[in-house]
Amino acid sequence: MKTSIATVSIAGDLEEKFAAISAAGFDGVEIFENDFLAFDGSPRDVGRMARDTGLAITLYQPFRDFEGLPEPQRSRAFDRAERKFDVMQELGTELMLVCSSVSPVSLGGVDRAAADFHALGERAGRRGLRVGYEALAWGRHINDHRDAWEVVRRADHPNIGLILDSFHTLARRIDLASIRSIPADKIFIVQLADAPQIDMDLLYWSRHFRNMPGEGDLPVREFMQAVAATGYDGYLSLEIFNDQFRGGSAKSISADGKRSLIWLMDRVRREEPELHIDMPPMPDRVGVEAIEFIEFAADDQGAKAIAGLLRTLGFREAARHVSKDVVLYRQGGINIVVNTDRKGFAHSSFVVHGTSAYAIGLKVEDAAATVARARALGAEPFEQQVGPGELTIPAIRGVGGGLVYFIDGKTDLGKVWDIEFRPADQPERGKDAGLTRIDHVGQTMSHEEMPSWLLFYVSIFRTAKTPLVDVVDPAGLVRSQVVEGLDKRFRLTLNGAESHRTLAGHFIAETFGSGLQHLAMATDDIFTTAARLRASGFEPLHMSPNYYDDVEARFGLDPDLADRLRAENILYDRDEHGEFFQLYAPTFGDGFILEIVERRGAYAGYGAPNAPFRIAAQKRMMRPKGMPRI
Ligand SMILES: O=C(O)c1ccc(O)c(O)c1
Ligand SMILES: [Mg+2]
Repeated sequence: MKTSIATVSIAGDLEEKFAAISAAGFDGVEIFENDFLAFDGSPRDVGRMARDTGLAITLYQPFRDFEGLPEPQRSRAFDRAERKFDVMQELGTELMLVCSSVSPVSLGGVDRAAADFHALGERAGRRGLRVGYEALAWGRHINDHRDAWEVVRRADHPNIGLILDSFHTLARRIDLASIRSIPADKIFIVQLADAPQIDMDLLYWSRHFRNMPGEGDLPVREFMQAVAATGYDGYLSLEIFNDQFRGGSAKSISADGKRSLIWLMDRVRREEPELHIDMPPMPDRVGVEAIEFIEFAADDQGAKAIAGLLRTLGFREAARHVSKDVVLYRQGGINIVVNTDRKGFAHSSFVVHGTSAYAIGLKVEDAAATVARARALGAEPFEQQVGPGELTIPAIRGVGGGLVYFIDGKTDLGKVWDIEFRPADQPERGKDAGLTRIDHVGQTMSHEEMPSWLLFYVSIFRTAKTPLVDVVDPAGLVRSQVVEGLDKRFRLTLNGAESHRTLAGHFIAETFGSGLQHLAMATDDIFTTAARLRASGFEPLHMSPNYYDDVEARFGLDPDLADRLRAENILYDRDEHGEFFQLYAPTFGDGFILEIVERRGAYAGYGAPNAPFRIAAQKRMMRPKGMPRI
């Protein structure tokens, strides 16, 4: 697999872009004209710089408004092309991208355009150059790859070929079967981009909202399957116009790009096993069977506070680590680990972030395969020294520099609680509140980080994502996206804060970074759980009476049920599959959220309609009386 990315996709000047692109392991780079024009150096300098970083220049682009022009514009366009050919030869690239004309003076007609390309092919051929024609989705006469292909076919010149760009084809929902019959040697390069499904003007959507394959909602894999079926094995070149990426870290956006291409081609090769795709083998996406544990790093004071909260929620101390200052609290299938050890990664994490949930443990089908796959996708493996008799639990770095540990039922890893922990001498007689398992966790990050972590989860694990939803916090918007295992045993929400004044933004600021902010635990009977919690002194988050009046009216609830919800501060939602009940604890520490949920039927959501009201309630509770509003 030969990979490339357009300079327009990332931040920096050309030198910075090349360094980041090369570090991410790309083979080539598309020079976007404006990046070249803005650069203070000759085309030869740029060519040398690219080669010095080990990058081939895959093409020069875009050459606009070429085909179908009347005179005198037509002659001018050919003169312009010759000037750009000069630049290309100095740069050391042989391919020019011509995008379909948007010029109001251009004339339609496939034969006219084909004749222009034939003439351009003659000129390019004399210099050993090639020209690729790309249909922009908003092109004036040509805006469909099928028409661009017809122009290229009729141009009938060896130096003229087609450029496919997944965005333009998928944005217009063009039948992908039409790609399969294009001869591979006439596809000069393939550009790839995904995008969130947003109904808007095509040009605006394309220039501002593209993202990496796998980060958006377009069927890029199906597009790529059709391309692969032609036998095309040239460069796969990312061309991502995205405002956030342009302002982000060139290094991490480039690394995401490489990850997205590996993910994409791994998927394509599994869908089309008869095709040869030149890429090292890697394990398939791994299924997550459960969120096995959450681990907090804390000092003694933090640990005491967590223990107090967990006891009111019906947890009991179940075991202690054989050698470290680590305590396991358990209820049903929920394991919460509190680590106050003064050594190792947990302690470093505590020093940086304060008391926080720095690690999450996933029970997967195969822990070793998970790490192998994660590595193949460029994730950072994590290892630290273990004591005698302890297990080396495979792990990778996750959101906010935290850890994701993997255990499985295939190996001793599944017995970690028996091997590394000793049961508490006198088991506490905590009052079990009926909590059964972790329903989901929520990780909070800045909005810009979201695509990156989304790609992390969907590329490594057998998961799917649901569309992005906007959650209104009284101080700004939080974007929320769900990642779920296909069998729903793994549920995760990614929450992207745009303002530090939101509850999510406050959490990021106070814990010095992104991380796990939200833990939702399941019960089979929320009213029994609520009653038991009340008996053990638990005080739920208080919801406004206005909320209950609305819920009752909106869903036409039985007044008895509405009264019970009101009395217990339980939130309610319903979808076509079932019902959802939520009970929140007051926020903990710097905004850590504990929630208890009951799903009835096959309710598929997360109570998003309730989010603005519980966030407002949480903020009221966090603000000491007399403090100014934030
Ligand atoms: O937005 C544009 O103009 C533009 C230019 C060149 C491309 O390859 C493309 O996909 C879009
Ligand atoms: Mg393009």
